[in-house]
Amino acid sequence: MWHADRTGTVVAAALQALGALSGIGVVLASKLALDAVLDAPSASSVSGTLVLALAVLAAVVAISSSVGVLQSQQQRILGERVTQQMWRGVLRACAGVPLVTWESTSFLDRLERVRNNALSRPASVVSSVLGLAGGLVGLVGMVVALAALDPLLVPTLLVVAVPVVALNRLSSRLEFRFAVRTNPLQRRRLYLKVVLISRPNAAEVRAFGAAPHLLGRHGDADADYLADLVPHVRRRQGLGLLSTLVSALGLAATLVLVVVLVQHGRLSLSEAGAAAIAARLLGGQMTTTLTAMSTLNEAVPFLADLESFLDDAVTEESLRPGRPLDRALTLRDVSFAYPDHEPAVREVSISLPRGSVVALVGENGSGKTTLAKVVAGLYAPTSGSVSWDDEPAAGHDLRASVTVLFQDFIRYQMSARDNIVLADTRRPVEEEHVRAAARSAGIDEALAALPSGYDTMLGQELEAGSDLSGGQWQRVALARALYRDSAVVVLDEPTAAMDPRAEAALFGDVRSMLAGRTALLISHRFSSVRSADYIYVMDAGRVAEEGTHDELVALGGTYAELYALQAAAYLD
Ligand SMILES: Nc1ncnc2c1ncn2[C@@H]1O[C@H](COP(=O)(O)OP(=O)(O)OP(=O)(O)O)[C@@H](O)[C@H]1O
Repeated sequence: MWHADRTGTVVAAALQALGALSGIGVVLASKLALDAVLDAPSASSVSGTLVLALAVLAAVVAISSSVGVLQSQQQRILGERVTQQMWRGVLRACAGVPLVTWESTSFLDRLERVRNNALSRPASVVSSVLGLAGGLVGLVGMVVALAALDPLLVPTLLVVAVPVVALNRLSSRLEFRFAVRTNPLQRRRLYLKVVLISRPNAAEVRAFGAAPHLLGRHGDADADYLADLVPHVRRRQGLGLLSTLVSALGLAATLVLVVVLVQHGRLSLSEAGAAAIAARLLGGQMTTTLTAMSTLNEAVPFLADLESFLDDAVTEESLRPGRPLDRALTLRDVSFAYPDHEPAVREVSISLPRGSVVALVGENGSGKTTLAKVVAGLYAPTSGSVSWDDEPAAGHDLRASVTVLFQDFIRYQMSARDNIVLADTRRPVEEEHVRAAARSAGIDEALAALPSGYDTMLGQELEAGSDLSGGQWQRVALARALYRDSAVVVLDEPTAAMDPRAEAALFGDVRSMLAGRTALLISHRFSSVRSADYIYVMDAGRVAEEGTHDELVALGGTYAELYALQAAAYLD
């Protein structure tokens, strides 16, 4: 809170203290007014003291009410600043964690918990911290005022506070356990919501008429959640009622004590009146303090969760400059396993000599994309080594020097230019570089012809922009990959969405498109693959065959079989 907004914190704290102190003012002014009434010689006479006491009373009540109004708005700004700061931390952590962390369900569970709970807490924590500070000031002031009237009045109220605090703590712990327990269910509900409300899914959901089934599953998840929520809420309601009952008993006991003290002549009538008002106000301060404490108690495990999430999400150092490749990028006996899974890549050795186009083929699930992510430094091998010009290459070096075009690339809802330059935001944007990349990817003319040229917003999700076809989006993604001037480029199904003419144009002249870069090409299209300098055939995570197209066809193995199948399909 202090880091997010210092001035705001001071102003909010000052308002809180003012509010609490005005409560004490109310007690003192009430006593003055009662004294003036009780001391008056006759019921009809109005003394100057009474007028003064009433004026002070009106002023402190006015101050206390105005403080409330100012406080709630002030806390909104402070709450927003604190929430923004928390979000910045989470976004940075998410952007910085290694890719493999995203494959772990426990990370996704924690992220969901942080997103759902921890991030909504800071705003309430802000008001609770301030409420607690103000409440404590008021509480101490009120206890002092009561002790001044008669010290016997204090212990009753303080004894009551012990069980009330304990009940609040118990209630808060129940809340954290509930959140941890229902986390997987929350993720399932969110997933189904996203499937049903996101634009890219709208067409397929309609085409299969899947909406009723998906709505049903979402409804089931909702029902499961409610089935857990209702008894949880009942338990918390019970604890809340018990705590209120104990507080009310405390107040009642204090009031009885006031009467007894008056009967024994220890308190005058005006003191008794002031004590009754103080006890009532003290009750209010206790409620404020306890509510603030219970919100804080409730927030503590969530915030600890957030903190450990931020600490554990070791962020990586910023991107380094890429290195040129002089000889080759080589993988030796590389294996990789996703967390809690059998290896997806097993003892693979491949080499990408400088300036070559090397292809990776194989059936679905044979490990091509996983291997490509190892080559790009996105996954660290579980065993084996990756070397760059015969020197061991660390993940961050590979990420700086290898560019990947994924099959499921991102369609950024940004301008056409931003969609391309995002690949390398460190270098100043030069129109010629942008257009050269777009030309190589065969999309320059189409982008230039958009209503505002390269400044045209692509996609329709954020504003009414110009949407592109699947193949055009893929070319924009290819332009992005080419804009980043790295020595090695991995192209994972780069032409999957392109028409035959576009694909032929791209692969007819693939070497001029690559402009000297070394390329690892993943494709199921043998028409594209056959022109590669060298081909690796993967099967169940291993390299099963390797060689040039002609060598592999002559070998008569898996490659020859798959090639013959595809060729036959065209000839039939
Ligand atoms: N995130 C993941 N977590 C666990 N296992 C995964 C994950 N991604 C892929 N796998 C498994 O790893 C294996 C290799 O997958 P990979 O995506 O590398 O195959 P691929 O050859 O690229 O397939 P395709 O041709 O279908 O793109 C598969 O068995 C797959 O089930």
